[in-house]
Amino acid sequence: MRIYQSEDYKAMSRRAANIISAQVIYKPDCVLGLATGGTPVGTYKQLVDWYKEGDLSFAEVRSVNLDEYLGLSPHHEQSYRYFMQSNLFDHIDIKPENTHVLNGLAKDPQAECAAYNKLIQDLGGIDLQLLGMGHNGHIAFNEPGDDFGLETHLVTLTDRTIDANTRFFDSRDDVPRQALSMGIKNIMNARRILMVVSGEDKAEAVLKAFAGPVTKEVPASVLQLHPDVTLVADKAALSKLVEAGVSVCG
Ligand SMILES: O=P(O)(O)OC[C@H]1O[C@](O)(CO)[C@@H](O)[C@@H]1O
Repeated sequence: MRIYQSEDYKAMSRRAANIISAQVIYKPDCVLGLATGGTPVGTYKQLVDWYKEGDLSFAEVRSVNLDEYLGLSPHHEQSYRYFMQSNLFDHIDIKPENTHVLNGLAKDPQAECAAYNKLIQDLGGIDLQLLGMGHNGHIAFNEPGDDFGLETHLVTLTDRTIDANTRFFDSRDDVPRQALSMGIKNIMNARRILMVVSGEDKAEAVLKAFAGPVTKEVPASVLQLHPDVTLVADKAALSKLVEAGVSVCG
């Protein structure tokens, strides 16, 4: 595992974008696993800037997103499809048909999940999976206690995740209670993993995930078993890990 410490959120975003852009330059038709949440927004902004400057093209890239709220239409402002369009896809040359986000309105969620697993397989697997991390160590919507062997599945969100995501909605009641999410198995099958984390409030989760025991109670801790993980984080998020004596690259 490589751990890169960046001075602040902007530097973290630039470094993460650099790793994604290197992947796209190396393999123009790569499959990118993409994430939502507040943390990757700066990374996407940097990628858009480089695209606009003519340094990068996504013309052949295929993408699969980690998760989607159940019950939200792709046009709902808090759906993850909407997030991806407004933060990335609408501003770059990726082909719309090459972008894949789970359908939150699927009539048969189980069938949607099974089809998504097949889609990932048919694409040849994920070359680089971008991840954020929740305060309880969740990745995508894999919550503490979820089985590491799960593939894409229907999830009931924990109270803590609903609380954390309330900031994006008018009220807590508006936050969907369920979501469709890639499972830990899909994530662990990615050839490379890039996690971005920012802020003091995530320092404890980073410590547990990367210096604690591998346990289902901290879903991100499973990444310790993956052969190619890069963690890019700012100083605040790494503070407890560094205090614990784990060495990081500058
Ligand atoms: O980057 P944020 O907004 O802190 O979110 C962290 C995690 O929470 C989620 O948004 C889900 O609640 C994940 O998609 C994300 O990785």
